[in-house]
Amino acid sequence: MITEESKKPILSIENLVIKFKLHGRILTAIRGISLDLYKGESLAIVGESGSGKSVLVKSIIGLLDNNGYIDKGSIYYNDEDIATYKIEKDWLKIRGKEIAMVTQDPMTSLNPLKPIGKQIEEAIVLHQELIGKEAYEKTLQLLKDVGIHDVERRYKQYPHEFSGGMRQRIVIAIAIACNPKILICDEPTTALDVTIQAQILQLLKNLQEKYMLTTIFITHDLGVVAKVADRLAVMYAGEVIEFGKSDEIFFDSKHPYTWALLSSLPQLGVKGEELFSIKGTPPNLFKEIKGDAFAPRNPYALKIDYEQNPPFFKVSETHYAKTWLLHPKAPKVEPPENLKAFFEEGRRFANEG
Ligand SMILES: Nc1ncnc2c1ncn2[C@@H]1O[C@H](COP(=O)(O)OP(=O)(O)OP(=O)(O)O)[C@@H](O)[C@H]1O
Repeated sequence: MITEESKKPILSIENLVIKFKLHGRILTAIRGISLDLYKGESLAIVGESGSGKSVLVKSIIGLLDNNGYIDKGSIYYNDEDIATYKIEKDWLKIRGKEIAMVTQDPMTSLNPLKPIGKQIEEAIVLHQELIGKEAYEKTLQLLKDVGIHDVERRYKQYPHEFSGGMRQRIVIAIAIACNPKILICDEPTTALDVTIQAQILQLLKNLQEKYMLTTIFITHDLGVVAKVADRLAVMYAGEVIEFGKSDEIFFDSKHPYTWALLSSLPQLGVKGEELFSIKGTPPNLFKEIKGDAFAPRNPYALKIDYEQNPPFFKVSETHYAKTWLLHPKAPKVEPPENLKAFFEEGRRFANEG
């Protein structure tokens, strides 16, 4: 939840450019992103596969692959530019302690040979300076907080004795045990079935309030974040192309790429009506991109889209979109019909609520 006193960004990304060296060639994965994260908020970063979501969040905790590097820009955390960190020792001040990450595959973060209680307790001993009975009690409390019952028995069990959803809860408990300020959730529910997904999202929302966490969700599925995110940033080909409060993106988005993403939501799959689908493929990030990267796939592309990358245009104090369609001289364009109905219904619901 964003409160008045939390208007100052806790994390500020400025003009970030991230590149990878691959077989003697350079791939630009992040192409000049600026993004603020506010204390206590839940920000979702959405975009299709390859848009750069994972690379962006990995750069925040110093987990870029070895062939990747920050070419330009800054990442301010506590008034320090962490993008300048070069050695692992620097990142260890931040990773886990200040900024923790939960990934989609809990098995990779859990030790299969150790009881789960011990794994959580180790994180507590390391980060909260508790020992013995206190650390044990705190572990049991955390297990309860993440919705695990019969905690004394569960403490002694191994990861394979838990279901996928329960393992994800354990991974979340380990992340919280370090008392982080920011929790990054990288597709935390993708591997789970729909009911369990909803439960994990609800759990993350509850924990966010209880532990006063600031959260970043990354996902390719807009439907997943609808209920948990205060704000949304939409990524395409290494750029953020639209951001705003959840309602602004869901019911008043301006970028044709956001329209396309929304149109793929099952709620919009009106029978007999063809969905507004995104034809074509994303651009080759090894090559320099001229103009708006989405232009070749954009049914509303203007001539200028092929020549100049658009700036952000302001829609409201909190909502910005990077599309020439918002230029005062651009022709007026309406969202696809099925979306228009969805937008109207959403706004009516918001007004009534
Ligand atoms: N180690 C690497 N070497 C070369 N290219 C990389 C490397 N890691 C990522 N990339 C490239 O960077 C781009 C962004 O990848 P990223 O994994 O951030 O996308 P994503 O939006 O998170 O996708 P997904 O939803 O599939 O995880 C892609 O083109 C990807 O191929």
